[in-house]
Order: sequence, then C-alpha cells, then structure tokens
Amino acid sequence: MTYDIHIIGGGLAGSEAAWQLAEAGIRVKLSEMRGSGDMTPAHQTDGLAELVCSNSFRSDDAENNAVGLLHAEMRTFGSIIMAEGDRHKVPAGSALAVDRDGFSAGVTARLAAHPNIEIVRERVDALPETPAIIATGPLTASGLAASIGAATGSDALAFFDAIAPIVHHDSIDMSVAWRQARWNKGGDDYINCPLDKDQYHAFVQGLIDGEKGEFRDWEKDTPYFEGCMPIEVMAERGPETLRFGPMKGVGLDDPRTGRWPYACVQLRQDNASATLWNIVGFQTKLKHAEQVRLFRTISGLENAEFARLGGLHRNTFIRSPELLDPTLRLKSRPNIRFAGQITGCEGYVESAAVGLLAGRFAAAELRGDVMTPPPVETALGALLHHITGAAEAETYQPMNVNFGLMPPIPGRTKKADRKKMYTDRARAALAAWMAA
Ligand SMILES: Cc1cc2nc3c(=O)[nH]c(=O)nc-3n(C[C@H](O)[C@H](O)[C@H](O)COP(=O)(O)OP(=O)(O)OC[C@H]3O[C@@H](n4cnc5c(N)ncnc54)[C@H](O)[C@@H]3O)c2cc1C
Repeated sequence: MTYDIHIIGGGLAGSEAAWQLAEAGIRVKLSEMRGSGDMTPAHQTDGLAELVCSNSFRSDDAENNAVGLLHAEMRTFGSIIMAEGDRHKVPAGSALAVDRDGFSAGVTARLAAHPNIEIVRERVDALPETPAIIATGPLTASGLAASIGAATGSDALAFFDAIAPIVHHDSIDMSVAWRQARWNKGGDDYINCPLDKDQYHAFVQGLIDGEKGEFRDWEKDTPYFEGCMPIEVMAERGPETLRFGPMKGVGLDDPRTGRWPYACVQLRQDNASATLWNIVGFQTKLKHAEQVRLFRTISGLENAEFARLGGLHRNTFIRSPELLDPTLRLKSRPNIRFAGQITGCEGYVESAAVGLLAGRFAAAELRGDVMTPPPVETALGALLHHITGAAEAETYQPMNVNFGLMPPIPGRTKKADRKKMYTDRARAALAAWMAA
C-alpha cells in the first residue's frame, strides 16, 4: 500500500494516532518493532497498545477528576483506546481498569482490519524524511533515539520507571484477605491484605534492607518518575510514608476485627477472568527472590504465587516545550510530529490523548485544513499546553490530577464548586472548538 504518513511505534499513542488518521481517510503505515525480533525491557507481548504495568486508566469520573474528563473528551473524538478500554473493562470502583490482553488484542485487531492502515513489524532506526509521527515511547530503541538526539541537538532526558508485581488469585488466603473498595466506593472491587503495627514496620525495614538491582554507570544520576515511585524509595523517605501512600488502612473495615487495619495492601483485578491481581502501587527494584520473601510476610499473601515480579527501567523522552510547536511538530523538522510519552507526558491515558491530538493535527494538515489547538480550558488543551510549554502549563498536573489542584477561580472557594465550574467551562470550550 502507498501511504500518506508513517507512524513509528504501535503503543498507546501510535495506535490512537493511526486510528484517528485512518478514520479521516488518510493512508497510514504503522511500524512496530515488537513482532520482528525486537523487544523493549518492559513489554511482554507483540500486541499493539500493550499496557506495560498497571491495568488502570485511572479515574473515569468526568465530573470530579481531570483524567475522567480527558476520557470523556477522547470518547467524543471516537478514540479507539477508550472504545476498547470500555469494551474490556474490569471492576475497579470509579476507575477504568481493563483486561490487558483483551484490550491489546482488540486494538490490534481493529487497526489490522482497517483498510487505511498497514501494520509493518520492523524497527526503524532513523527519522523519516516524509510526513511522520514518532510514537516510540519512553523505551525508544537506541538507533532511533540517537537519530532523534542528532535532529534535536539536545540531550534526551532520562528517568526511572518501575513495574508492580502480579499475583495468582488462587494463591491468596481469602480467610484473611477480604474484598472491599476503600470507603465502600465501588463495592468489593479490591482485595485487601491487612498488616498490624509490628508487621508493617518489619516490612518497611525489610524494604530498606532488601537487596536491590544494581545501577549501571549510565543509569546512576537518573531521577524517578514521581507517579510510579518504587516502594523501597518511599520507605526510605520515612517509616510512615507508605502508610500514607499505597499501604493506607483508612476506609477499609477488616471483617476479622471490625476496624481499619494499621496498614493495608490492596490488590486490583488484572484480567477479565479475575485469576490475576496486581498489587496496587507496589512497583519495586528489589531483587526477585527478595520480593517473594518480603511480600509473603503480608497477611493473606503467605503462599502467594507471582505471575510477574516488579522491575525497573530507564526511560527516555524529549524536551518537548523547547522542541515542539503547538501542534506537536518538531520545530526544526516540521514533517515530523511526536506523540505519546516520548514527549514527556506521563501515563497511559495522556499518551493516548497526545496520540489522538497528533493524529488529528496531521490529518488536518494532510487535507490542507487549518486546525487550531484545543483551548486550554479543555482537558486535551491543558495537556497539550503542558507538553508544548505554554504559559498555562500548571493547569494540568499529569499524575494524580484532580480539579482541586487547579488554580482557584476568583470568588469560587469551595472545591465542589470549582470542580463544577471547571467541568462546565471545559465542556463549553470543547463544544466551541469542535464547532469552529
Ligand atoms: C516500566 C513502565 C511502567 C509504566 N507504568 C505505568 C502505569 O502503571 N500507568 C500509567 O498510566 N503509565 C505507566 N507508564 C507510563 C506510560 O503511560 C507508558 O509508558 C505508555 O505505554 C506510553 O505510551 P506510548 O505509546 O508513548 O509508548 P509505548 O506504549 O511504549 O509504545 C511505544 C511503542 O514503540 C515501539 N518502538 C520503540 N522503538 C521503536 C523503533 N525504533 N521502531 C519501531 N518501533 C519502536 C515499542 O515497541 C512500543 O510498542 C509506564 C512506563 C514504563 C516504561
């Protein structure tokens, strides 16, 4: 097939960009290196849009949370990531969590069946001269990363990211663990494993003393990704840090005591058949044997069998505010757009959203249409401004986003009031932008 645009990388961003372009009638070549003998350190399959760690797209609440609003806006534009996410949803309270294999298979099948898309399993080692979208993510293969470095003239920024462990359900002792969502929001979607005071402090000490993976020289000065911080790094910040983070006991009623536990570990369903559960927020760089030993000190997990253990990887992304224009084009080579986490945005949903924007901008350009970026009042616009470095960048906090973090609106002091105003303002701005 002859094509109008080349997309490199079939992750969340590249898949979404391909879909948006193809739906607009543009012919797309989508190059993905997995399936051709190459692999990244975090992916495990050849499927497109593979989720490399958690199976959650975070809050789906469009009234109270900016990520939820981002979901809603993406659905408005026919997002394939949201459509397949909704189709493969698993219970997770007010969050949208998905069966990762079903989700990835769904995205792969729909892209493969689209008449305007050709998927080629190949690694690309240089930036193309023709119109292209680079969506190779934080684990971009080294040849292309070098080519990007040469074209941008600036050093790539690197940071660490970690993977949480996954447990087989039938190895969890449900006479000790129990099903409940915190504050009962979302029924019994989570499995909870309680820790008493002694157990908790011994666990924290075990994390601090535990043997960790070695750093290589080139990795030593790389900072962590705040939203995916390894538990042992949190433990090192203070004995109570985990108890106020992923090991919070509040809002969880242990049926054996009738009280909230001192600390608690939560597991979230990871596949549709509910045979696999991931330990929420338990990304780690502890050595595998150490992980097994320590996690089995948690009540209910004494005999846990692990489908996957935690891990740690270095990520790469470009300094997008300096390098990209407001429609995600590389300023020095406008035939190239960047999308997804390689732009420095963090999170599955954000990566897909930037893919959606890059796809729509490219489609408009190839058709000869003018397309203005979405206004900053919308969730998509706020994210775009955050990436391209516009003045209002702080209106979108990529991780743990909620409207409470946004700047106060004069005269509106109550949080609920502000949330409603932001939501109403975002909806009006999106409608006006779509109509223009
Ligand atoms: C270890 C790790 C854990 C993470 N955990 C979470 C999490 O729990 N929750 C969350 O919301 N976000 C998480 N993220 C952040 C982010 O959301 C994901 O990285 C997300 O997958 C980014 O989407 P993407 O499309 O930009 O990149 P990816 O999904 O990584 O897709 C990029 C694709 O490009 C391909 N590729 C790379 N180089 C080449 C090349 N030269 N030629 C052809 N193909 C190439 C890769 O094989 C891959 O399929 C994590 C990131 C990492 C690295």
